[in-house]
Amino acid sequence: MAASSVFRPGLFNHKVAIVTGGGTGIGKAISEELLELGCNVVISSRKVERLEAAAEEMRQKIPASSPARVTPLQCNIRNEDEVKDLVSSVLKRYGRIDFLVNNGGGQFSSPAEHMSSKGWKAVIDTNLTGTFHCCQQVYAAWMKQHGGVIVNIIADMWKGFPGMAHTGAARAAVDNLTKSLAIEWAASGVRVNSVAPGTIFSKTAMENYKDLGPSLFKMSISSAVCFLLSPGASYISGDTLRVDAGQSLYHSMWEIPNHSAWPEAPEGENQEALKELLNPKSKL
Ligand SMILES: CCCCC/C=C/C(=O)SCCNC(=O)CCNC(=O)[C@H](O)C(C)(C)COP(=O)(O)OP(=O)(O)OC[C@H]1O[C@@H](n2cnc3c(N)ncnc32)[C@H](O)[C@@H]1OP(=O)(O)O
Ligand SMILES: NC(=O)C1=CN([C@@H]2O[C@H](COP(=O)(O)OP(=O)(O)OC[C@H]3O[C@@H](n4cnc5c(N)ncnc54)[C@H](OP(=O)(O)O)[C@@H]3O)[C@@H](O)[C@H]2O)C=CC1
Repeated sequence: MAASSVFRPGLFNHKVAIVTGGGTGIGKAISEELLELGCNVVISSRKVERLEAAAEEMRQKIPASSPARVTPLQCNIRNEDEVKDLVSSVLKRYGRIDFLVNNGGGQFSSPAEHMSSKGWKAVIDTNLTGTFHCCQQVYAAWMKQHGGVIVNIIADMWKGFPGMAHTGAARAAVDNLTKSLAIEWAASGVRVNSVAPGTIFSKTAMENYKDLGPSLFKMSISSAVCFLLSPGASYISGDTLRVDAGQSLYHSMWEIPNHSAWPEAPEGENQEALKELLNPKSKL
């Protein structure tokens, strides 16, 4: 495995992680970095063939001297029974669950006025309820007695998420869930944090970093996740780390178009002043 992690090799030797959505994109980058650090990783999602192919690709990169193993297990996080089965399979196979990374998720873009109730529910079920199922089952079956670390991947929804209102609402809810669980489960030695990535692909990133662009940004997220899972973050819980190069502070994809749907100004001198401001010629 090419050494790309900034962390000490062997940092997570003999630990066990579940990474939902671990076979593609950001989840795959997280899984690969965990494996590089010696962790046993269970990658899980709905499409089993794609998961198995990803696991095989990851196996090829694990050096023979490493204790790390990767296991693909199918699970739809929207289904509570499937999540229960996933957790019990992991415990049967590895005997422990140190880390849970809730990365599985997704949405479609649509103006809120056109979202069907079914579409809204599909996105809330995936991103909010799915994350809750995984946290709850892992806690009940292992972390309540033995402690552990949970990281939830959310999104840059701090200014709302126009065009994807369902996912904005679900991710904001996970940000809040992170705080509640961090407090409820602190006495069990469980830390819960979130990572909010900015947009991973961008034209500028591609221009600046050529072929490295997308993978570089995925790696920066996986390193942030590994940090939160590590003893270096042992005093951090209930927090959300933005990994977005400041994007959430300055960037907005949406503007409100010019319109005249303002509320009427109250009668009096302010209304006169407003009229003049909007139409300076009116006084002439
Ligand atoms: C602008 C940049 C910011 C980027 C920030 C975030 C980036 C990312 O998250 S990256 C990518 C993550 N991947 C995805 O989001 C793609 C996966 N998306 C999905 O799988 C679906 O959108 C899903 C989350 C709704 C899950 O779908 P599934 O469980 O497979 O359910 P269905 O496909 O049966 O759909 C149920 C229901 O949802 C509505 N719907 C689904 N897709 C669309 C669509 N493209 N447009 C409008 N509505 C959609 C629809 O009502 C579906 O029901 P039916 O009409 O009966 O099919
Ligand atoms: N890329 C970006 O710019 C950003 C991404 N994010 C979030 O980061 C996470 C990873 O995104 P990214 O890697 O880019 O996208 P991907 O589409 O590659 O990853 C989404 C993963 O989630 C899995 N998944 C989706 N629904 C379910 C489900 N019901 N049960 C189990 N697994 C599921 C998918 O696998 P399968 O289809 O096999 O189930 C897939 O592996 C997502 O939550 C995404 O919304 C947030 C902000 C920005």
